[in-house]
Amino acid sequence: MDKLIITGPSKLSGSVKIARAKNAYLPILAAVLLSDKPVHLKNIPDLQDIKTMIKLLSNLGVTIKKEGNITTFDASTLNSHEATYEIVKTMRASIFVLGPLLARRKAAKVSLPGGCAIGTRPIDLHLTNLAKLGCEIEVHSGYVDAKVDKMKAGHVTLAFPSVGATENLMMAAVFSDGVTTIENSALEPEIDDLAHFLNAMGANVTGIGSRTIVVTGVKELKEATYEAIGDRIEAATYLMAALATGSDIEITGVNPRHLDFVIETLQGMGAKITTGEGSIKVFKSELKGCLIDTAPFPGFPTDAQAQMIALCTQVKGASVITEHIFENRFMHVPELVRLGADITLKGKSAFIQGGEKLTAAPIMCTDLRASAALIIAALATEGETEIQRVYHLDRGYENLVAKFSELGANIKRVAGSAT
Ligand SMILES: CC(=O)N[C@H]1[C@@H](OP(=O)(O)OP(=O)(O)OC[C@H]2O[C@@H](n3ccc(=O)[nH]c3=O)[C@H](O)[C@@H]2O)O[C@H](CO)[C@@H](O)[C@@H]1O
Ligand SMILES: C=C(OP(=O)(O)O)C(=O)O
Repeated sequence: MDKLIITGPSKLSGSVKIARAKNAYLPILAAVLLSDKPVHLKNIPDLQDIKTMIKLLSNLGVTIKKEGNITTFDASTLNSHEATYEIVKTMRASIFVLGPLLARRKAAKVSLPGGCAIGTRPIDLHLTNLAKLGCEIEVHSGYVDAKVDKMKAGHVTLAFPSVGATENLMMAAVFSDGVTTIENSALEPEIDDLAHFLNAMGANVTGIGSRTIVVTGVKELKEATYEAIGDRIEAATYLMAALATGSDIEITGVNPRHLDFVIETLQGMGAKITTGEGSIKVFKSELKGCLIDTAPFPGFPTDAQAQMIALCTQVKGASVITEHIFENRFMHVPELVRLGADITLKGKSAFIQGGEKLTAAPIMCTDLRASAALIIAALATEGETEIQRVYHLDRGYENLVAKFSELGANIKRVAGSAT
């Protein structure tokens, strides 16, 4: 398995261009299944999760062609409604195909995604609410086996604003026989992006950006071209890396409005940050500790919590970060402690006493954002830090080594042993 070797402390400078968002393109790729007309998607990021979703689409019969930065999907050749365990086990987002397959083929058999390193992650909200739209759903032998005669328009209220459930329901309702309202829907920018994409394909989604999404059923879709939003979590990662290393950098290719709460939180800690249209500039700053609670959008994103803890190890004083979304999302903490960070975990909270010098040591990635946190800490640490199991990073960070190298970090990826 490959490892990263980072020799710090690093000083970053220059500009980094953010990729299109993984969490926007994953549901958009699933939504391609809805249409029998070609869909052209621009600048799909080169990430493992995206490759997995494309493989899943291909297994379902979708014809895929790439020319330059445009990938064309033709789901008129769709010939299956089964997402097997072999694929789903490698990526939870495979569950996004459930809604579109039911809408298009009236049947779907999708392996249960199961839990993952960060939590149990049930899909009850997807299933109970699809049932309210008329789907008959059985769960057996590790599969969700679902069918529907006619997708009924209806009124559903999510008990929690789940991102994935909102997306699955929006896609499921595209051809329903009337007006479907999804109350307490999630507000994440990736939800808006999916809605805009569905509308570009000829669907009728309104209430975009509100807690009540309304999908009015349409008879058919049309050819569409679309490019997803920039990856706000990748941007947040570079923002925190710059602050942790006392660097000045510019981040482009992202809408700063999607990071309002993160930027305001960092500014509250003393960070000097300015925003332009599609860009963020961050400058070397003297920071103080913070009190953060992760929350659904527009709150502080759970996907940036690990990176924030890494930053807080570099900030003089105490910080408390509480994780409310996933029950097991602190696996980066023991690894940061191996570098000498002073962090205590109590229940859902991490208590960080920052400002102590970290010392290089071998450490291990456990999940995607935990990996990003370890990189931030290693960049700020004097000496050579070896980070193992970096394959987690390939799920969500395009060209990470090249991007940090261009910013001036001493970082390299080396082939490791098979363990
Ligand atoms: C591919 C993608 O976009 N992934 C993002 C998506 O994941 P995902 O869509 O899985 O996240 P959800 O918003 O659904 O999950 C939030 C919480 O609700 C719970 N829950 C969810 C569904 C359900 O049926 N029952 C239930 O109990 C989850 O276990 C979790 O505790 O949003 C998360 C929260 O912003 C992000 O961390 C992930 O990066
Ligand atoms: C948790 C994440 O992704 P997923 O929902 O695909 O596991 C993430 O992007 O941080």
